[in-house]
Amino acid sequence: MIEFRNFSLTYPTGSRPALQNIDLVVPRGQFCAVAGADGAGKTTLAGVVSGVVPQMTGGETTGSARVGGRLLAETQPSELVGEVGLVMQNPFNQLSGARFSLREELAFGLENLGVERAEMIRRVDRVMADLRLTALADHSPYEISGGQQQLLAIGSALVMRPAVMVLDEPTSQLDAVATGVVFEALETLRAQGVTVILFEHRLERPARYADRVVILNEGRIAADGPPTDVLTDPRLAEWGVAPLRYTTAARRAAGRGLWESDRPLPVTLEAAAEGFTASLKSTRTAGGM
Ligand SMILES: Nc1ncnc2c1ncn2[C@@H]1O[C@H](COP(=O)(O)OP(=O)(O)OP(=O)(O)O)[C@@H](O)[C@H]1O
Repeated sequence: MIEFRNFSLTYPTGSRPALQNIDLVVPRGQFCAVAGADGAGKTTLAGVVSGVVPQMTGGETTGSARVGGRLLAETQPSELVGEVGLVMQNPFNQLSGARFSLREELAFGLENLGVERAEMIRRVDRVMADLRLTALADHSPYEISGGQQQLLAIGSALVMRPAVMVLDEPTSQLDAVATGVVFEALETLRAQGVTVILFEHRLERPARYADRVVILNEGRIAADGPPTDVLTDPRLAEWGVAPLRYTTAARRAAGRGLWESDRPLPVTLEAAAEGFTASLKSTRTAGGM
């Protein structure tokens, strides 16, 4: 479980807190997406959960932040190995540089932990299958595409079986197919009881997969709730987050009486299609067609 209580953080060079009065509890097994404009505090929050901020950046904090009951202020990033897996935007920076094949790269962290060989092989094979990397097992991590490298970075975190996975815009460099593979893998993790906290500005997939969306605005939580509530909030653009195109289309249609007034605005393609079909049917009925 992740637990922030009235947590604020100011970087040494910061004129204002990068995070302010954050109250956030993410229970075990929840998939929570966090969105916000550039500079809203997403990377800072990801860094706090993974024990990197302020330990490696410096900064003053007030309030408390805990992961799995550990007070993060008293925890070093190395103590969180196995507890928190961190995946960042740029996959290239996450390669160990020490291994010749994908299989070896995935085993790297487990070797360092002294995991028994048979168990290591089992976990590596499983992660390669889940992320569709098996065919590349013997390739060099430096010869594969950026998308495949990001899947490898995600795999390197997954193989450690962390209780919490923190992902900072993990699909920003991936194509639609690789993005789909990542979100399916995240869904499998959630089903296994792993807590997933995903920092994203592209919200189509989180709208479908996340249990909850949190919006950060200038370091504060501006909204927190189910995707259907938060992503249809009319203040979304004020917080620097672009509404989904399905929501925008339905909102325009509603303004012209072409979306049923009691139907919630959609955040997925399916909900939009259903709503427009229903609206078309009722228009036809009303018109006697
Ligand atoms: N290491 C640092 N030292 C000082 N200030 C920082 C540092 N990292 C971030 N900041 C500042 O903290 C605030 C929040 O930045 P952060 O990177 O967390 O936002 P973000 O939502 O991740 O933005 P982006 O999407 O652009 O990465 C910004 O004002 C930023 O300039």
